[in-house]
Amino acid sequence: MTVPAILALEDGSIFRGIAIGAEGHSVGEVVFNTAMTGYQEILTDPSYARQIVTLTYPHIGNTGVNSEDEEAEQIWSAGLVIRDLPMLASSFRSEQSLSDYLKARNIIGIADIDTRRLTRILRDKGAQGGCLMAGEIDEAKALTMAKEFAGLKGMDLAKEVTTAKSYEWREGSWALGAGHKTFSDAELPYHVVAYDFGVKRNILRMLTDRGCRLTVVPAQTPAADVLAMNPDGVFLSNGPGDPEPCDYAIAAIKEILTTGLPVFGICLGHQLLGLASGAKTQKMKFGHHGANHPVQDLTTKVVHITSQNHGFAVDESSLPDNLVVSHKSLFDGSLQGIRRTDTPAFGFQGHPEASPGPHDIAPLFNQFVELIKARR
Ligand SMILES: NC(=O)CC[C@H](N)C(=O)O
Repeated sequence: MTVPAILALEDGSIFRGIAIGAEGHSVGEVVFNTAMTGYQEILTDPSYARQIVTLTYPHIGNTGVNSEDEEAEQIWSAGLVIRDLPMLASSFRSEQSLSDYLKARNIIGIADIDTRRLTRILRDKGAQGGCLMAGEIDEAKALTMAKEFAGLKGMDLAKEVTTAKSYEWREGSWALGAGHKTFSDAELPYHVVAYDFGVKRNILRMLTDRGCRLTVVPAQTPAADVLAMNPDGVFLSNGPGDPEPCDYAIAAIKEILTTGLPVFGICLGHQLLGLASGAKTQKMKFGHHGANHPVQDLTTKVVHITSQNHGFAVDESSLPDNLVVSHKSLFDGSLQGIRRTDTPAFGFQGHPEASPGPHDIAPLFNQFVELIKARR
């Protein structure tokens, strides 16, 4: 028996399909992601908090889900929109079907809608407020809720998704069939404090693989507490929402930058580094969400295939003299990387941990470690 579901948009559109997850309703900003797979990483990426994600690739769920690919402890995305859920999930790593996974975690999903039409709306009109409803349907109510969604501009979500308490992280990447490797402190020469604004686990693993002993701290940790830990470097994580209202983080980063400690920011962390350096950020029309975005390193001219997930960006015209552009998107020329000229700090807008290239842009993590070594 199929359960009905709808997606209502603030522009008045209604898409009718079937429920593939929980029943109820959910409101958020509707965005499209063009990745062919990686749906489990997308769903659990805290940067997708308050966002309903539609995947443009038509068959989603083919490989089921497993306990190794979670980027966080829970699903943060506000819902999933797909064209077609295959009847069979098949992979040697599959532990559960996508549909059972969504139901078990009380996340609403919809399938059997025209995701091409939806994507054209999002591309032409920009990301839309939306409401997913499954089970008992009230279209008028769904439309009202979609229209009433305030939008992500001005919304500080980092403090909502961050860890409540600091913790230590020693887990590296996984080796096929061997699980994740746990390192001993003796194997990890550099102490890095990682600000958790909504951090993805694979970022922590890739830093650990490169010799970083991590202390992950809550988003609102003051700079003084971080500096008291005497770290060799500070990492600023990705995260959801608008970077601009995160004034506590901007103030802390500003203070940390004055010490000359190596600082590396990814996505929201990159945007916060920009703000702390005096640049401005802006909301994009529909953002970048996908796994095949070409980004050029302006120094080497090398083009990297990158994973992207952002709806805000650092405004290039606002960069102060001590901040230079290091990377640019070859899709739309937008700013993708910044580097401070007066202190060892840099940021990258894409997601080097998401491995679409698959390892194209991973050397950014090495670059951070090189800065740590140089300072020592
Ligand atoms: N992945 C991220 O860190 C996203 C950053 C920010 N929330 C944006 O949408 O631009």
